[in-house]
Amino acid sequence: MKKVSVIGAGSWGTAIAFVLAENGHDCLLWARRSEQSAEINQQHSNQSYLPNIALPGNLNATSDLSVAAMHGEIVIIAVPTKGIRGICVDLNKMDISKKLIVHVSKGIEPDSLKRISEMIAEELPPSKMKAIVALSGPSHAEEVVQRHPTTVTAASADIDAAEEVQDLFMNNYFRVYTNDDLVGVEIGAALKNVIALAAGISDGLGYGDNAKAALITRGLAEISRLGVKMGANPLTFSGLTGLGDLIVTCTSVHSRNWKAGNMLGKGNTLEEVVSGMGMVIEGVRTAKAAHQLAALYDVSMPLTESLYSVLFEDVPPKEAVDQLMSRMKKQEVEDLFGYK
Ligand SMILES: NC(=O)C1=CN([C@@H]2O[C@H](COP(=O)(O)OP(=O)(O)OC[C@H]3O[C@@H](n4cnc5c(N)ncnc54)[C@H](OP(=O)(O)O)[C@@H]3O)[C@@H](O)[C@H]2O)C=CC1
Ligand SMILES: O=C(CO)COP(=O)(O)O
Repeated sequence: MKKVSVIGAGSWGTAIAFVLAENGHDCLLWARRSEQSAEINQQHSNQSYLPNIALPGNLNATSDLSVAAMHGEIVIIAVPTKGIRGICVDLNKMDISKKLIVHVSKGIEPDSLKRISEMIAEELPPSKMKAIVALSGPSHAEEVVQRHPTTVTAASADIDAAEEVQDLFMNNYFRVYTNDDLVGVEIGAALKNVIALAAGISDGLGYGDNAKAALITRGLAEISRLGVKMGANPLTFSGLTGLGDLIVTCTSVHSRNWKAGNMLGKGNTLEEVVSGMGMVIEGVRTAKAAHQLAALYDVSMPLTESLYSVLFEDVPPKEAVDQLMSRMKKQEVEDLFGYK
């Protein structure tokens, strides 16, 4: 039994804490609103994020970040990408040392173009943390709390730390693999959200399975193209955190990024979509970062660029699709492995 803190009581933080508590760990969940921590402690529920789900009786919550930070030998950060730095700045003010930091977020910071683990490493000195692990893969909170079989990957440059996280979570419905390719895992996780927005738009426009399959496969091609230039292992992109997460997020009724894209495809404005969702749509902010990364690394990312033009340059979705389909002809398979 380990002492674990989960920072962030949205859909995913709560689902992660659910698994840990069911595994018998002493898990403390931090919610930034005290009424939410009270609901978790007294009613064993989190109706705003996971309605009608009974949380384990041994799962406790607090709205005091310092109490949460001190509690766990392992601290899991589960807030949207835009909240990562703020949480780390606050954690750094606390009297903690050598915690194993795990993050479960999926995004890239615009302008700085930092991955999540890079942001954490910039804000938390080595005295406060012993290693960083990213836990990622095709995993909707709504299915995890129904104990539906789910597979994810614990990624870290420190493979012992990744294995510690693997052991923490493994049970008969939550299976964890390890990978030492932190760059590939974090890039796949972040950029699948951009493609999910495009998949939602495609469905919203009334296009079918052919278009969806094209978005997933050509999306994977451009994510891999960028990731490899950034130093990732190309094989990571055919794994759970690449292809696996693309499939789940582009096809699931639970996907927030897909839902947001679907509303855009049906004619809603970005403002309407963002204000109506009530949960984070990571792909919108990451689309900006991906657009900047494509320029920085001089990588062709036509789907990402097309989505960017719809989100931020007022290009109508139908026109963006027409532009994509009429690009110059090209060969399908690329040499990412150095074969030729
Ligand atoms: N939902 C899922 O199935 C999965 C999500 N993820 C990733 O996990 C991360 C979190 O997503 P998810 O839980 O779904 O998001 P939600 O929108 O469901 O919840 C976000 C949580 O973070 C809190 N929060 C929001 N902004 C900040 C901030 N600036 N500082 C501190 N806390 C903040 C919210 O508090 P409040 O309620 O007070 O607003 C809420 O508790 C995302 O990166 C997402 O991509 C990964 C895998 C699966
Ligand atoms: O990353 C996720 C599932 O793996 C959750 O994001 P979406 O809700 O956009 O699919």
